[in-house]
Amino acid sequence: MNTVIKELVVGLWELYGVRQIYGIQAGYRGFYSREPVQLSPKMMHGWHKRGGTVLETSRGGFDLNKIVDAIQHHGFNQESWYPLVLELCSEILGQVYIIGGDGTMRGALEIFNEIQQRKLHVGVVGIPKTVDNDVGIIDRSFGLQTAVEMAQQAISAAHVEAESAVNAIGLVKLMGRSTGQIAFHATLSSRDVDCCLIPETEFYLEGKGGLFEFLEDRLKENGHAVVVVTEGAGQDMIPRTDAQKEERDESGNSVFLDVGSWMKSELKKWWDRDHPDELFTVKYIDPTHMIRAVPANATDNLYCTLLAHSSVHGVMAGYTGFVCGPINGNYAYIPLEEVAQAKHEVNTRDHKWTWVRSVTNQPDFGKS
Ligand SMILES: Nc1ncnc2c1ncn2[C@@H]1O[C@H](COP(=O)(O)OP(=O)(O)OP(=O)(O)O)[C@@H](O)[C@H]1O
Ligand SMILES: O=P(O)(O)OC[C@H]1O[C@](O)(CO)[C@@H](O)[C@@H]1O
Repeated sequence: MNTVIKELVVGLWELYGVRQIYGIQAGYRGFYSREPVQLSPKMMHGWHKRGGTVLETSRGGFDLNKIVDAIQHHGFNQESWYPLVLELCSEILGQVYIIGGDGTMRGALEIFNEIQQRKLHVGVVGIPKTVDNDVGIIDRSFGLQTAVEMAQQAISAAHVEAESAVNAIGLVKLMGRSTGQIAFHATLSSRDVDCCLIPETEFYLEGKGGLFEFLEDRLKENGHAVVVVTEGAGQDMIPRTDAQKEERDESGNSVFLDVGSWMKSELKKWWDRDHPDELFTVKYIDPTHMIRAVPANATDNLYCTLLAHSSVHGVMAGYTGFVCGPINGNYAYIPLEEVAQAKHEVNTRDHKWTWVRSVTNQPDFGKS
């Protein structure tokens, strides 16, 4: 995220002579609850080597009228700030670059439509960012590769721990609310995983073809096993109160229960029931936020730079209401409306998911 912001500023400053560039802090609420922060390449030195987001972020706080009023009030559509840009794109005088996941893109679409409704001279650009890689149409979101690299470290640690104990299961929970992209890629690349559980595939624990039967065989054969579970997987199997069913985060997303802790408990109950006198242990690793908090790796940093500069060139060329991203490796300007509606999930019926099942030999849990 920091690399994208830095490169947006560098591109605007160095390539187009723009000098009035501001950062909005704390997510959408920052438009109306915080003063914008003036940005320049000099003050952003080293941002691309920092994890998280220096401008802070938050969930919720989306008030369309307050946000667009702020854009008008702060003069993001004023003509006086862009003397050089005036000659380049007389139609689009102000610019708003909105960086975030699928929810952010839906918000960006609402902002774009309101700006069009008010006939403001403001270009709106969406830049997809989420480790979950759940933004549709584009090949991938930046951050995914970095998250997969970190996830591999957790999986490797789980494998070492499981190998080092008697009848041990290494259990790793990874990020991914609606899609198991991180777990999917980390499973294929780490090669230490015996079972990868993602939101896109149902699974069951007991009985023939279930997880327990599979793990029983693995423990007999190898003495250890590694299970990777995505935070959004198995949510419908975890008992919850009526209040928990209704709980939402500030953005309105349902709040998940901890599938990792639940699975650890279920594994222990299973073994105590079926093997009461045998040693057994579950080594549970939850690197959830760690895989998101690290600085972008080289691949993602390069991607961020290209995304940021392509976005600047697009809006300077007069485009608005678009998302910049690669489609089959070619950078494209995609209508915000298309991206805001599209989801990117693991297709469990295609060849790539078959690779996972061939690498792990895990059960198909009754779904091919
Ligand atoms: N349909 C929508 N219309 C307007 N604003 C939205 C919509 N959905 C989400 N938002 C706003 O977009 C912001 C980000 O949404 P959310 O918290 O769901 O994260 P996200 O962008 O999906 O990223 P992540 O992948 O990290 O969850 C929040 O401020 C939320 O209020
Ligand atoms: O720290 P927060 O705001 O709860 O975000 C966690 C969520 O954000 C994501 O990392 C997506 O960015 C999800 O995978 C995860 O559930």
